[in-house]
Amino acid sequence: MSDNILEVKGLRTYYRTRLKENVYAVDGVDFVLEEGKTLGVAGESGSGKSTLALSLMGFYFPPLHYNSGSIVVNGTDIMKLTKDQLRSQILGREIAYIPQAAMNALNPTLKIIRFIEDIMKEHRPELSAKEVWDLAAERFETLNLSSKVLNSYPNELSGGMKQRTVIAISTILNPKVLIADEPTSALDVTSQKAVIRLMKDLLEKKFIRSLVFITHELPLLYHVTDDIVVMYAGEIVERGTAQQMIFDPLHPYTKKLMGSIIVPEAGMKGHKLEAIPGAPPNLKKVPPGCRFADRCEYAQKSCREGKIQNKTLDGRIYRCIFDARTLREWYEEEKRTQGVIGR
Ligand SMILES: Nc1ncnc2c1ncn2[C@@H]1O[C@H](COP(=O)(O)OP(=O)(O)OP(=O)(O)O)[C@@H](O)[C@H]1O
Repeated sequence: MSDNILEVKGLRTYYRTRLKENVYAVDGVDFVLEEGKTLGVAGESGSGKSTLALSLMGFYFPPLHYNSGSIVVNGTDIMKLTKDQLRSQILGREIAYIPQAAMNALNPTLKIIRFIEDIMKEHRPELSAKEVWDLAAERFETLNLSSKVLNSYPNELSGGMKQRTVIAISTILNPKVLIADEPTSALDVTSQKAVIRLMKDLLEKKFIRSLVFITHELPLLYHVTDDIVVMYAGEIVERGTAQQMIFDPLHPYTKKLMGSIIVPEAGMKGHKLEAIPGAPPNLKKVPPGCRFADRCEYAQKSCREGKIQNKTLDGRIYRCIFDARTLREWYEEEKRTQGVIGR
């Protein structure tokens, strides 16, 4: 078996609207995640990040549908499993998912321990109530979350504590991969740091082996992930190491995304802050060629023709007709002519 814990090839999934139109929110996505690695997924709102997460978990319930491609989790092609097999063998055990705003979805009438009891009832029915409590208490203490939290109701916890609790609950079965969708959004900076620390602890203590961290704030990923993919209009437009993507983006969209951050991270103050003008294309009917062309200041006629192939350079991949040298020259020129804020 390879060291790849997650292999995604040619994945295409879509929403079927009430008007019987298809919205291709994930449109031909390929990537691999090696055991022990962390992957960031960045992109503006609507680029398909959450749909990718749902698709990876095999959550195909209308209006979301699978079209084509493969998702191999630790050697198992999940598209070949029945829903029951997926639930008993893969979800929670091999791959766990924390959806956006998960902390607000906790049933307020149940104590935290009850959520863990429910998971254990399904996956480790042999454990007694006391054993479940001991296991949960030990896990919470190891992760610097007091075991007192187990006896609390969700609404008794602060936002940050609630989010860390959700993460601890979701990883109680030691899944190989954790997919976290915007786990730090809507939190203050201190709570964001605590959530990131928790995810690092989970990795260091090997409670999880790999992490997929989804966010619209690309720079946040620098502190958390080894690699980053940037999504735009359902496609991955660039993939590289966090260092490459943040400090030397090649695709004009990645470059713009870096410039559109709201809160500059330490060490990234040199970036000009601006929203990306324009809007992504309608995913019901995408234009031919580069999907970013209408918003790209470097776009030429040939960008709007045919399928744009990926280019590779130093282990990174980017989907643009221009070569890296040309792109870097343009960016240098732009920096010279416009100057930067924050220096
Ligand atoms: N239930 C749905 N029915 C139809 N289209 C949908 C549905 N949910 C999402 N979409 C569309 O799918 C595309 C991708 O949305 P998705 O939520 O995956 O993006 P995202 O990058 O995760 O954005 P956000 O960060 O805002 O969640 C968007 O065009 C969105 O409008």
